[in-house]
Amino acid sequence: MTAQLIDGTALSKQIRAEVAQRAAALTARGHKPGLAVILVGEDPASQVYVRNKVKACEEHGLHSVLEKYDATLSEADLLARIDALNKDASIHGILVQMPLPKHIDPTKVIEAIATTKDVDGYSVLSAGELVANLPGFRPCTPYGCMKLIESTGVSLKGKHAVVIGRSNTVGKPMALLLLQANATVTICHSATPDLAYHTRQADVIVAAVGRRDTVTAGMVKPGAIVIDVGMNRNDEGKLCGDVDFAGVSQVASAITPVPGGVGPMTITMLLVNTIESAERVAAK
Ligand SMILES: Nc1nc(=O)c2c([nH]1)NC[C@@H]1CN(c3ccc(C(=O)N[C@@H](CCC(=O)O)C(=O)O)cc3)C=[N+]21
Repeated sequence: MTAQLIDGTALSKQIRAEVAQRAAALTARGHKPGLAVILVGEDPASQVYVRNKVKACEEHGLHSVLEKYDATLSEADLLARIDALNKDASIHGILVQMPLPKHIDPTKVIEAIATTKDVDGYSVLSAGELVANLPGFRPCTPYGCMKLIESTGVSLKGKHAVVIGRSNTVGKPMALLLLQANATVTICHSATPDLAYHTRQADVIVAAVGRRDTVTAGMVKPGAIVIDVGMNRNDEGKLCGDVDFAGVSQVASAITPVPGGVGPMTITMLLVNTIESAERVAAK
């Protein structure tokens, strides 16, 4: 391995120490930051993620509420719970874990969350704020990816960034954040005929596809920075990203691992957004 490892766990630790300080300062002023996490159904992966989110709150001085509901919960009942949390002054952030059961419309649910508490940054208004360069909550995964890139000390100004994937939660907001940082941005996706043609020109690659070995060594320009958002299982059932880590780390200058890269940063930026939300309330 020749590439520098971009350690998301270590960077998370640094940022979370600042989060804890800001949480303590808010609490001393009578504004203890609070996050509500709602989980509907028994998806095992979702159970792990929400538990990690609640644990991260507890460890850093944030108040957290975990509400778990049976998969049969009606859409109307979920919307009523969100309405109550919107009015609850002890709650500064509301996260409804995705995916939701089929009978619940995720758009309706996301749009029911007060914009001031949309710490996932998933709402149409938050997306618009990002497009318009207005202050607002940035989606946690791309926001975390930006922090990981920043941690390398390399400026994005004038660099060519290639984002693979165009989801509303990762690919699209990622491209906008890179653009805001003055990169030249290309978005590739499932209908891109020659992915390697694009990635070979990239100074920065962000892979957010959900398919392992999407990015291999021959697709990477020597010295590129590679950020791996993928969460897949290999043949041995082990967690792996979208990037062939062993191969690409021989070519790249810096690379994030899976696990221990983007994942921990997603949770860290959720804490940051929740603190930010509480600070806005405290400043009123
Ligand atoms: N409303 C909503 N907001 C989300 O932010 C959201 C969501 N729904 N649904 C699912 C995805 C996925 N997600 C992850 C967060 C942390 C890790 C994470 O910490 N991963 C660890 C490994 C964990 C493990 O071992 O399984 C790591 O990469 O090191 C992974 C995935 C948030 N999501």
